[in-house]
Amino acid sequence: MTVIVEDLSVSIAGRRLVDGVGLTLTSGERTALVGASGAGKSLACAALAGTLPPGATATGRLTVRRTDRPEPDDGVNLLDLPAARRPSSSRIALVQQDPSTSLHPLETVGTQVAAAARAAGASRDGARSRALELLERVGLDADLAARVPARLSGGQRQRAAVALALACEPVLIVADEPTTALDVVARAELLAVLVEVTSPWSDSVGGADKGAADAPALLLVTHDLPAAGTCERVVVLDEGQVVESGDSRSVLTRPLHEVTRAMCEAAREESLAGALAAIESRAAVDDCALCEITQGESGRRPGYMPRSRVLAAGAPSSAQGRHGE
Ligand SMILES: Nc1ncnc2c1ncn2[C@@H]1O[C@H](COP(=O)(O)OP(=O)(O)OP(=O)(O)O)[C@@H](O)[C@H]1O
Repeated sequence: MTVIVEDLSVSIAGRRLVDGVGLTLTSGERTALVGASGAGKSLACAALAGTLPPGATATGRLTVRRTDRPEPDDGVNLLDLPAARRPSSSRIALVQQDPSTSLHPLETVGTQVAAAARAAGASRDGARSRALELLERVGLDADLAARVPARLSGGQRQRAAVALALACEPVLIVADEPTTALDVVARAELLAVLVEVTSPWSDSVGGADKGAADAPALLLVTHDLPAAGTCERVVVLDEGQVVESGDSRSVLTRPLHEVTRAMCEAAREESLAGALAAIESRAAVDDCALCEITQGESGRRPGYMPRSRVLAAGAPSSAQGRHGE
């Protein structure tokens, strides 16, 4: 299953803010969309998810192609349809920076995920067990499923938003800066969850009868280059246009375009500044665990590894603790 974006442009008030973007997003593969602030990443995401603001118009083509089990709606240009009118076989789920945009504040997350599973076709009982299965999959047990979002930590809320996205059985998850508001450990946990649920060896993302090929594709929008490194591919956007793309290892280690080079340089400087700050404050810190996102060797599952007693930029100090504790 492949989601194909061709010549995507978004204009507002006569200004072309996304300009001729092309992407090929394949089931079970992850693509990072990076670029400076204002490059057009969020507008591109909103166009893909069918949630553009009033006054914005999108042109180009957004289609789903399945070679194994074609659906009657394959080939329909989804850009012409807002999210609510898109065919159920071609849903694109959006996970945003602020999970409160997708989670209802007064309902338990279990109820909300079950409602999404029900809307995707599950029976009442099936939806309830599907919700628990999905929430467990993102690391939230039955006790947490019975809580309203305000009684979860930021990282747990964001993982609930991922479970909600999965419940609608999407072909593509678009995650727009999902880790920005999280501490370093919650960020690592969320990235590991996103990697797991979009890996081709994921079991039954779309239900017990579906196979590995049905893992959704992931488009991860991020400023965070280590997070981009959890994806197989990186696409760099500048002033609405794709200026560089390729496998993440080569784009991030041998950037060609000046924008990519500047981002890589800034990330290096950030790490250095963080490391220097860490050295200065080390005396005040007795213990701190940091998780490092790792990309698996070919054929191996990517994930995150705990690196105990390491302090780096943004790592929580023992005095602060981490979110949810
Ligand atoms: N509703 C809107 N009305 C007018 N202009 C908009 C609107 N939304 C975004 N823009 C403009 O479109 C351009 C791209 O915005 P967008 O939010 O897509 O950037 P971005 O790459 O996601 O930035 P950031 O990383 O800061 O979120 C910016 O110049 C922004 O000011």
